[in-house]
Amino acid sequence: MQTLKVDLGERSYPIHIGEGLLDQPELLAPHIAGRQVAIITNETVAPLYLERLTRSLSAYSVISVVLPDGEAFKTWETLQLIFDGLLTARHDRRTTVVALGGGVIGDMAGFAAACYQRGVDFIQIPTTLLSQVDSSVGGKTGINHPLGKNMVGAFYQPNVVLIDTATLKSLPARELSAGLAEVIKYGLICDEPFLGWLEDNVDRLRALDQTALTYAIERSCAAKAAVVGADERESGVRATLNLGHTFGHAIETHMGYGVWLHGEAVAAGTVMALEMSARLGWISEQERDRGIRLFQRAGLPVVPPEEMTEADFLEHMAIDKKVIDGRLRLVLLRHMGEAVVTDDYPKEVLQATLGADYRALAQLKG
Ligand SMILES: NC(=O)c1ccc[n+]([C@@H]2O[C@H](COP(=O)([O-])OP(=O)(O)OC[C@H]3O[C@@H](n4cnc5c(N)ncnc54)[C@H](O)[C@@H]3O)[C@@H](O)[C@H]2O)c1
Ligand SMILES: O=C(O)C(=O)C[C@@H](O)[C@H](O)[C@H](O)COP(=O)(O)O
Ligand SMILES: [Zn+2]
Repeated sequence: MQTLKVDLGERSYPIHIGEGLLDQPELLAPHIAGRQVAIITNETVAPLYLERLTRSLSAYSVISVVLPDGEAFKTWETLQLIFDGLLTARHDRRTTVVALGGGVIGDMAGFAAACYQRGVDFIQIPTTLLSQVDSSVGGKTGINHPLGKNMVGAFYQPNVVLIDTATLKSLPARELSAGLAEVIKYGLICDEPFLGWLEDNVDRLRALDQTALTYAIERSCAAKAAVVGADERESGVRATLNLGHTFGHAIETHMGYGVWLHGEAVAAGTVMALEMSARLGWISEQERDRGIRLFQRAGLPVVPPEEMTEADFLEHMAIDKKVIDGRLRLVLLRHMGEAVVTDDYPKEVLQATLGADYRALAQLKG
């Protein structure tokens, strides 16, 4: 087992990474203050892992709340089901909310923990690659609004993140690829040598090689922990974790939540950010193509939805959380392995990026 730390002073917490950790209650016990535990999961993950986790937590009074599965359920209505479960079982302020599932469950359970009786303890047990490398770390929690992704939420850090890499064995291939989008993101924004490692190992990752997966998870979590430790509430460098997300969130919202997976939208969105960085002359066309090729090898889409017009993108992007005084800040690449957050770009370059021929770019690489 490997343990990393998210360094946030009094709210610091460990990230434990290893195979079979669901069966190691001693890793959770130091982070559970009271007698009550509420496991929040969904109808897909519950049959796979709920019984094992409940057994691990048999020293506590455990309830579980099993939610419907999917991005389309990351809503107020579903959040209410969590509060219904907690109140019906009379959980008090010393309860611990445990998220067991992917990023949708983690984001919603974390937001519920932030709100329930004005804040109770929270633990993340992520079971998708995406949630293990990204969403379980850093304390962004929340739900979607029909007009925009993650528009309602809170920063609320967990007490511990427990990553059992063996849970990835049951993950569908499409979901594994979605997680790889966020893994590739770290290479692009802050770790160019990792991009080279990913190019050498993407096939092993897709084949669920446990050694390669564990290495990618550790390196991703280390990158995320460093960024979050430096800027917990996104007043600066943390916004670089949003590479590809301004375009990607527009795709998710426009297409209907869940039609494109988050990781898929981030992949296509990051290709758009690569294209814009190339148009600005910050990276070369060869470097842009290197990124496109890696997303393709990871099994990810690199062409935005045909039906989305430039106006559609601009409409959704106008309410991105990085907009300040009506000016859209974008995360772009100054170099491969170095992201910047900027509103200093000619409008025409953004227009040209939205209108670029991504199908042609994809074919060149394909
Ligand atoms: N808070 C953050 O910092 C952050 C970061 C990245 C993404 N997110 C959010 O995370 C969400 C995406 O997360 P996701 O990709 O994990 O999607 P998800 O939570 O929808 O999970 C993907 C699918 O895999 C299933 N699943 C989960 N674990 C499984 C397992 N071990 N075996 C088989 N099936 C399993 C789920 O039930 C679901 O059907 C989005 O809502 C995104 O906005 C948040
Ligand atoms: O942790 C962060 O910060 C991120 O931006 C990570 C992203 O991968 C993630 O999708 C996050 O939920 C996006 O946040 P948002 O504030 O743009 O909704
Ligand atoms: Zn993301």
